Amino acid sequence: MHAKKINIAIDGFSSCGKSTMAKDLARKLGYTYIDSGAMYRAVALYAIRKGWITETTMDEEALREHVSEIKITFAPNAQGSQDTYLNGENVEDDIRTLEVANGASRVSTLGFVRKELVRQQQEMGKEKGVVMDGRDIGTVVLPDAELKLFVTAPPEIRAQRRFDEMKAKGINPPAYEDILANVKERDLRDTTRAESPLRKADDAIELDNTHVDIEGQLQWALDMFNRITVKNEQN
Ligand SMILES: Nc1ncnc2c1ncn2[C@@H]1O[C@H](COP(=O)(O)OP(=O)(O)O)[C@@H](O)[C@H]1O
Ligand SMILES: Nc1ccn([C@@H]2O[C@H](COP(=O)(O)OP(=O)(O)O)[C@@H](O)[C@H]2O)c(=O)n1
Repeated sequence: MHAKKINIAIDGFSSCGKSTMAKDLARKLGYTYIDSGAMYRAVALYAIRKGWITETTMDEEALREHVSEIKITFAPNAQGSQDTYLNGENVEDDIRTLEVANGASRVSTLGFVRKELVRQQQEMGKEKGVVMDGRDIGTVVLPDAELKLFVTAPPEIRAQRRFDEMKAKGINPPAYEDILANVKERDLRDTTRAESPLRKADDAIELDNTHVDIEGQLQWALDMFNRITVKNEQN
């Protein structure tokens, strides 16, 4: 086991497999996994429940006034991964709907929401030994992360994976076309927004996992980790 712990940033497009890679890598290395997307989803869920977000409106001022009341935590679950908690309530299932995903994509364009969540994420990364996935981890949240990975695949592949995931969970999935539209809409908003747009960090290593399975992408990530830690130990 490598002595000195590092931080690992994994960014990428919606539903490309970055959380799966991050969770598997964290488990293999004995690192802490942080799902930054779940934090934006939890903020969106809070706002939706308050009626501050509807299909067409978003009450930014109400959200700005109350964002500091939103406490997001993670805790291990019986499946060996972790659940997301919003002010102490387990909201892991509630935050995985398309409505919340859309809400997250909208609230994530607000500077004051990003500022608050990035502050919490940076706090979580301070002690190192973290694998964090999202959109701006390698560029904004953990710019000094020793290892930065960037995962991508065509939107059709990613939508199919999300569709299959919902079916496997026993959730009656939305139509594939609706998931594809949601993926494309969020990718467009994520890459064109003014605040911390989704982009590959200059020092990130990219993987197109269209034809790489879950085991193969974990092996790739471990190879990248071993390469960087051997190099660091030689310095
Ligand atoms: N390399 C892969 N090949 C095929 N399916 C994958 C791969 N990585 C993840 N998946 C599956 O795709 C779905 C979305 O993965 P997830 O890790 O949640 O993506 P993201 O975190 O990027 O939104 C999950 O059902 C997951 O099991
Ligand atoms: N670090 C992050 C993570 C997510 N997000 C936003 O939050 C939304 C949900 O993130 P997610 O990672 O849970 O989404 P998926 O990739 O799982 O579909 C994304 O569509 C982004 O708009 C962000 O802006 N910054």
